Amino acid sequence: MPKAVVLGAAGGIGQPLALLLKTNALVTELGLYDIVNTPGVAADLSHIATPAKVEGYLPPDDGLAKTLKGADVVVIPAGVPRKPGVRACSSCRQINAGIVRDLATGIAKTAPKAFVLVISNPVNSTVPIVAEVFKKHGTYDPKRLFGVTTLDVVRASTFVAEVLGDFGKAPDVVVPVVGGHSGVTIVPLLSQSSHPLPSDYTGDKLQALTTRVQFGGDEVVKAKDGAGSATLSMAYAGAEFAFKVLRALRGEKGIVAPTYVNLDADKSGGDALKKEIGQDLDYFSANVEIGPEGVAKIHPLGEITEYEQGLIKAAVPELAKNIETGVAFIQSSKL
Ligand SMILES: NC(=O)c1ccc[n+]([C@@H]2O[C@H](COP(=O)([O-])OP(=O)(O)OC[C@H]3O[C@@H](n4cnc5c(N)ncnc54)[C@H](O)[C@@H]3O)[C@@H](O)[C@H]2O)c1
Ligand SMILES: O=C(O)C[C@H](O)C(=O)O
Repeated sequence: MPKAVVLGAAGGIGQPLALLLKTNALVTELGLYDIVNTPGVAADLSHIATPAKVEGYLPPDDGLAKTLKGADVVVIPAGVPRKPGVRACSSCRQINAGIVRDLATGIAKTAPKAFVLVISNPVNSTVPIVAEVFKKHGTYDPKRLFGVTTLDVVRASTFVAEVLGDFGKAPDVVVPVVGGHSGVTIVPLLSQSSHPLPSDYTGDKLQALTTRVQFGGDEVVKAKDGAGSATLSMAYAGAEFAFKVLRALRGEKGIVAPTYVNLDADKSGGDALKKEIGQDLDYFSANVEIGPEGVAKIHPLGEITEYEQGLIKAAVPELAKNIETGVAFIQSSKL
């Protein structure tokens, strides 16, 4: 009987994500929290004839605690999106860091056992932020904390299907995307695509496709022209990942998805991965098997090409910096 919660539920991602969660019969309760509009969003969704009972709260009268009470899965898309022409928005970063820190504090107090799925950017730093808050509250379980990188995976499937000239294949194309969730830290392992690329996809063509996956967010930010970043595709991706987590929670076996996790969540898998990437990073996105207790196994990268090894090499120092930024933010925060 899982209760799912969305924090930031009135936003561009939050609303369609809440809609998709409401349509999933696995969800029996849906809690919605935002600093604006959640009672309206909840009332609207509550008329849909699916099992989930919906409630929406605002900050007054302990709204966050009321929303989180009894939560099994908490998804966090709260925060400020990027504007056009901005690759890494430093003011958004600061604002989002504070928002995520405060929401994580609420989760540590009210739903310390919940699975937490972080969408708020920059994911490479916001996941360590949540972990550090949980550590301060003595509630940290690395197996239960996930950075949502599914949009990169969804984009890779779509773009590969486009290259193959067959959009009908898009739902079946599986491309592992590893590393992190921003620019060069996003590493699509196109050599492992379930549907091989045409043989002329080497050199510039391969590089252009890789760059398109890495900077897919820019296409949307530019097209929206000031109205924000990806929301609908992100809601789809967030729901896809949340549904996998819900299925794992009810005991379904063999649920594997790329997600950004603490490599200590599965010590032996994590250590093997660190050897593959040649660096003692704390967080990395890899194919992860999810079970009823959370992270069950971190899978190795497996066989990758020299080109992909170069991409990993470029991702690692950037990831290390992003992780350090997140950790330092909490170390300098008064909690
Ligand atoms: N992980 C990914 O792949 C991915 C993809 C797209 C966007 N994002 C990120 O998701 C975040 C949200 O994007 P969006 O387009 O939905 O933005 P948005 O501005 O449309 O919505 C954000 C919502 O968060 C709410 N909010 C702000 N402070 C809050 C707080 N303290 N508590 C609860 N809610 C709060 C706002 O009121 C708003 O409703 C951004 O950080 C964006 O960069 C991540
Ligand atoms: O690019 C962004 O700012 C939003 C998001 O991370 C995306 O990948 O679309």
